[in-house]
Amino acid sequence: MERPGRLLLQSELRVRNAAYDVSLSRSLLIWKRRTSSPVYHPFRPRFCVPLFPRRPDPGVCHSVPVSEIISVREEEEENGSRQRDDGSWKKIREREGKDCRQAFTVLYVERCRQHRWRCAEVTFTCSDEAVCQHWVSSIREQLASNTSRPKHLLVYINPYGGKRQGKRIYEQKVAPLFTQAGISTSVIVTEYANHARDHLKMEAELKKFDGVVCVGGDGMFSEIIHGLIWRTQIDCGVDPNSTEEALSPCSLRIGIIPAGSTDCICFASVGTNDPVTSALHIIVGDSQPLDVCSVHHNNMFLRYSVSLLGYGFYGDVLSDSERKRWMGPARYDFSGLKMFLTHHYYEGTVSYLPAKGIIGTPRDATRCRSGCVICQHNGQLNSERSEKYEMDEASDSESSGEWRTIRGKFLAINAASMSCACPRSPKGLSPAAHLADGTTDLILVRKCSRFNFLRHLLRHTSKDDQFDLTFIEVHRVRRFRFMPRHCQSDSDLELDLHENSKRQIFSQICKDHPACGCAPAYSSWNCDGEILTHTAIDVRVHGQLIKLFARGIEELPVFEDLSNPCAI
Ligand SMILES: CCCCCCCCCCCCC/C=C/[C@@H](O)[C@H](CO)NC(=O)CCCCCCCCCCCCCCC
Ligand SMILES: Nc1ncnc2c1ncn2[C@@H]1O[C@H](COP(=O)(O)OP(=O)(O)OP(=O)(O)O)[C@@H](O)[C@H]1O
Ligand SMILES: [Ca+2]
Repeated sequence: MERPGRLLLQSELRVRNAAYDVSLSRSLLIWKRRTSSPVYHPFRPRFCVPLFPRRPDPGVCHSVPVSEIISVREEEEENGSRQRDDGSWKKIREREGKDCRQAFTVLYVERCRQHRWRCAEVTFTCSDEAVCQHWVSSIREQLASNTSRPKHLLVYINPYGGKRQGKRIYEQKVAPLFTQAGISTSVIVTEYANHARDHLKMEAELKKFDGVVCVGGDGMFSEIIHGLIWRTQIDCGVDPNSTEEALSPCSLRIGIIPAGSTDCICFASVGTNDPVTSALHIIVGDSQPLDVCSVHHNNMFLRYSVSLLGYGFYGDVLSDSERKRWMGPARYDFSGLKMFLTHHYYEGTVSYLPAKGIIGTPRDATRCRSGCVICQHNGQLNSERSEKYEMDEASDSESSGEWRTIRGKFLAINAASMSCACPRSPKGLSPAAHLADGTTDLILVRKCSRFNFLRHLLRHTSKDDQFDLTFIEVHRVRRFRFMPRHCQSDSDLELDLHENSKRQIFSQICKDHPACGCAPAYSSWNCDGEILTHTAIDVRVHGQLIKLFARGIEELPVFEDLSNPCAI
């Protein structure tokens, strides 16, 4: 609960021709109407920041955490009217009355519906120029003392992601906010796939920046983390391809301006896919750690994943949809329906190391939210574990008996390191998964009827528990392996040669009859929207390896009166 603390400044100022008591402490800026006693609004959030109105309601007491002030702007006087820093004219003097000589405008974060943030502003006028100057410099001092705010950012824009709006979104919605907040940027519009990754790996002068901004979708984000993680390991003398070495966490935070097709990493860490909200989280310097899975095949590094690693259904949807990129985001629905009707299942063996000593299970009703205590607790546990890393590796081995193995026929094998919430499924593939707890939720969908699979899929969009079905298992793990049946042993291989040739003939015949039930032997892995080149994989979670400019999804406002600083 935030209290105003020791006051740094207190004055009587005017807001839209009404007198206000305005105070500034290290934590809060409060403005309270003078003429009438303060009206307490029971339906306002904690800091009594107005919920929806764009302009401050002059009848109410307002407060804004200093950490959520974007900037302060002096209004310059010229010929009896005032001019903003941006050059637009504003007749403040006439409106505010003749006594008013000086004015300044505070831009701050305002919360709107569905976790969206907006930039609101309030203009204060003072009768004394020195008072005005004092206010502006005091607020600027407070903002400057906040070391978590970025000053220089490296921005990568994918002009071809999603609906191809990345450049326009950045230029129109994001860049003006960065300018207002005094953030300088170095912008690179990518010219080819992996441009951003390779630039980060080899060229970018990372020391010059306080963070990296990714304008694009999950695929573009994946490029950024591949570049950044690789570069961090090289700079720290860690072998980035090693299966056994503990990876060094990346110090630069990454901001995501959503401009892709799914944008699940943004949605699951902010609660909405809105470029302005993301830009504001970057400006205020939020920080949200994130788990990263490394994927290896026969000790060879393949890729990292932060959201979904999916074999079977989601792998097939992705493979099919890649050929339909021209359809834009709708390609996933088209391929989703097609793969649902095709109804392929795949045989294989899944082995996993259950996450021990942690709090939380995939069937919990609690959700990972801003300041999540489960992520804090389990994150701490993970860092203690990695300190005695050598011992852990020994206990990770099969001989320790901790590994569990499941053989079977699966429609889908999914590992969700975060909820994977997105507009298609607002609660996600694993609603209780955590952003930074050092684990991934392994969801096994065993072979079942189309009707049952549809029940499972439909529950991603309703309140019902998608895991409460006999053919679904879910385990919270910190490492897992998958081996498709056809890779298992020499004797299996002999059998497969025979079976595969039979299947290939069938798959030729049945290409146009997807519902006939003859399944291919292999699916492929969907790794955060990229197809993996191998099916037998070894996956390990690296707790909190990267950090986002985000704070996790905020709880909806609690209507509490004692925490209302205006009531004090
Ligand atoms: C009947 C409605 C059921 C709706 C069920 C919706 C479940 C959707 C779950 C979405 C999970 C997204 C996980 C995120 C993965 C990202 O790392 C990745 C990269 O962006 N995106 C995809 O792979 C993109 C994956 C997109 C998958 C879309 C699947 C759509 C399934 C549609 C099934 C239709 C059956 C209709 C039967 C009448
Ligand atoms: N200039 C470019 N030309 C072609 N491809 C690019 C370019 N820049 C990046 N890419 C690639 O485009 C792919 C898709 O980009 P992005 O993730 O931004 O959009 P999306 O696939 O529509 O959205 P999502 O990943 O959220 O489903 C990424 O894999 C990225 O490597
Ligand atoms: Ca996790």
